[in-house]
Amino acid sequence: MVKSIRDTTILNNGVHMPWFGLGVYKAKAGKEVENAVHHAIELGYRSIDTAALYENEASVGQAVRSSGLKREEIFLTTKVWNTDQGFENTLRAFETSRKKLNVDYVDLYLIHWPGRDKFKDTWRALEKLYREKYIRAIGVSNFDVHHLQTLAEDAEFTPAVNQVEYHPRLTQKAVHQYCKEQKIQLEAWGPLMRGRILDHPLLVELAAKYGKTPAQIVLRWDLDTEVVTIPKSVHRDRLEENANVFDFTLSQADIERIRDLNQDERTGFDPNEFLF
Ligand SMILES: NC(=O)C1=CN([C@@H]2O[C@H](COP(=O)(O)OP(=O)(O)OC[C@H]3O[C@@H](n4cnc5c(N)ncnc54)[C@H](OP(=O)(O)O)[C@@H]3O)[C@@H](O)[C@H]2O)C=CC1
Ligand SMILES: O=C(O)C(=O)[C@@H](O)[C@H](O)C(=O)CO
Repeated sequence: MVKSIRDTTILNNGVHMPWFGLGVYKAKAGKEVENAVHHAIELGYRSIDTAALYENEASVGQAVRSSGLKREEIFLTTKVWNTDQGFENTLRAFETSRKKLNVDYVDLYLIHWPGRDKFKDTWRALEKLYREKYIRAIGVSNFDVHHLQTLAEDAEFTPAVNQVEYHPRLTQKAVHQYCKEQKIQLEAWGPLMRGRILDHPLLVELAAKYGKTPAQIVLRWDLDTEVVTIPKSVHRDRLEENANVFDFTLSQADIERIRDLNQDERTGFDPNEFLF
């Protein structure tokens, strides 16, 4: 059982990654994201998920530096965006992200989307940066089983993490199973289904049963199914609510009831259709 906000999963290269963190997609650069990161750190969060796409890396870096935490006390993830895929482009994109974050190294660097045919070259760039110790762990995002299999054909390192859309309406059975077998840590994006599932009667029922909120039930379900979770909020009360999931656990029967809500329903792109 994951017992504390500081608990970590040990990735396939031995790096510790917090089970719980803050996502900052759509958190505006400047005060909005800086305040969210400050509140989160005060509340005990130790992992932040950003991306070049989100255009807030500089503010995230600034907020972490001014929080007073030592660099090694925070786990920073960022991602290479689709238009920067390819070997040389990725090396350049990483350097841009690293400078914006104003850090010597990034904890986790992900290929944001697989796309059509550049992800192998992109992966070679991540492997180089990993070997050179600019990145502590390298991974992917939105990869289906077939993408992972194709990547494995000539990769030196197995991805440490696959970050995919994951919530009760999209339980990713095949990807989850494959990642378990390959020791790839699954990470949930959109864990709250971007707010669209919190009034579901089952979640409301379970919230009453456990004395929690529907958001807390869903986030606990992530942890109880061994999936790293990074809910986004820019509001202190919600940041606190979302993090308050370490004093209970769901029964196996309730875990299965939530899993049964699956309808393979996405809020974002289908990686097999989002081609570039
Ligand atoms: N790799 C990828 O392709 C993707 C990665 N991500 C990452 O995953 C993170 C999380 O996913 P995201 O898409 O943001 O969606 P989430 O499922 O985390 O939902 C975020 C939305 O829910 C609201 N919210 C947060 N907490 C609560 C609460 N307790 N009660 C009610 N509403 C709440 C937020 O609003 P408010 O801020 O106003 O509180 C926001 O509108 C992203 O921020 C990003 O870091 C996301 C999408 C794709
Ligand atoms: O937030 C991200 O990291 C994304 O890649 C997505 O939000 C994606 O671009 C999308 O779903 C846009 O609607």
